[in-house]
Amino acid sequence: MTTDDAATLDTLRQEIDRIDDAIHDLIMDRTALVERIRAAKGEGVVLRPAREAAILRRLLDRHEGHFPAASMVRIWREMISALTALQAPLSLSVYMPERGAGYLSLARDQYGAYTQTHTYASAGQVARAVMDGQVSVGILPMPHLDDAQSWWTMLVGASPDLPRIVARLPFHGPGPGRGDGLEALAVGRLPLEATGDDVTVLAIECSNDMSRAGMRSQLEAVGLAPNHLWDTREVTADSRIDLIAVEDFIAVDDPRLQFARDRLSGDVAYIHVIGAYAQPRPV
Ligand SMILES: O=C(O)C(=O)C[C@]1(C(=O)O)C=C[C@@H](O)C=C1
Repeated sequence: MTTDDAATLDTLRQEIDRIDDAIHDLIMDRTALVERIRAAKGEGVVLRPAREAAILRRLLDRHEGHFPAASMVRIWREMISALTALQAPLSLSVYMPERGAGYLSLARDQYGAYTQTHTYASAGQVARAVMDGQVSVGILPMPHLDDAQSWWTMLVGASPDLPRIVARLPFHGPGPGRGDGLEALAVGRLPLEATGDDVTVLAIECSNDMSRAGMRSQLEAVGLAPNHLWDTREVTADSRIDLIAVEDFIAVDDPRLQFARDRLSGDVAYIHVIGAYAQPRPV
């Protein structure tokens, strides 16, 4: 390295120090703003998955250059999680069927490396910890038709106190095995909010006489076109609950739900919204 190179390196590192100071100052400024947001919310709910998704989508849209977008999202996830925990206790229950299962990494990527986590071998225990208010958010496996048990049946009901599906992970970036495609659903006792690009999850108890194709066409007719049927559970010999994802935000008082209930009244016992999440932005 020549003396000129050394001088250049020194100048460039001073420039890095200046940038680091500016970033650090801005993080401290952001923290002060979040403290004001906390005061402005009063008794309102602290954790706002819809707002978080909107922040990340806006940043992803303006992102350019060589810094990896997935790393940028990780930095913001860490910051937002720390600033959530500053406003109210934040803790997680995480599904861990065996050591090394990727759900813990998905949880930490989304809710921060230092957030308190409790792991459970069964999905039912994870959901129960949220239901009982022991933790703020539960990280659960995607429902599959061949699951022996379905954690999501615990969410079925109209009570606003029931936990709801509030996010799908990873929001952005390769998952835990960094490419094995593992995904999870986050569940919390939170009000559902629209982001403008959402999926709503419906639980529909219907007669076993109703075919899946029949259910689909009836829902399509009222503007609730299902994009996916995740899981089906028998309730009695005559009835089952279908778990259906619709690519839209459907509030609990959305008139389409009442249209669907009226139209299907002979075959359907209930239709409940059991969650809504921002469409992830895969890498
Ligand atoms: O906007 C809010 O409501 C905040 O509390 C701020 C903030 C953030 O850090 O930007 C933190 C937590 C919420 O889940 C959403 C966003």
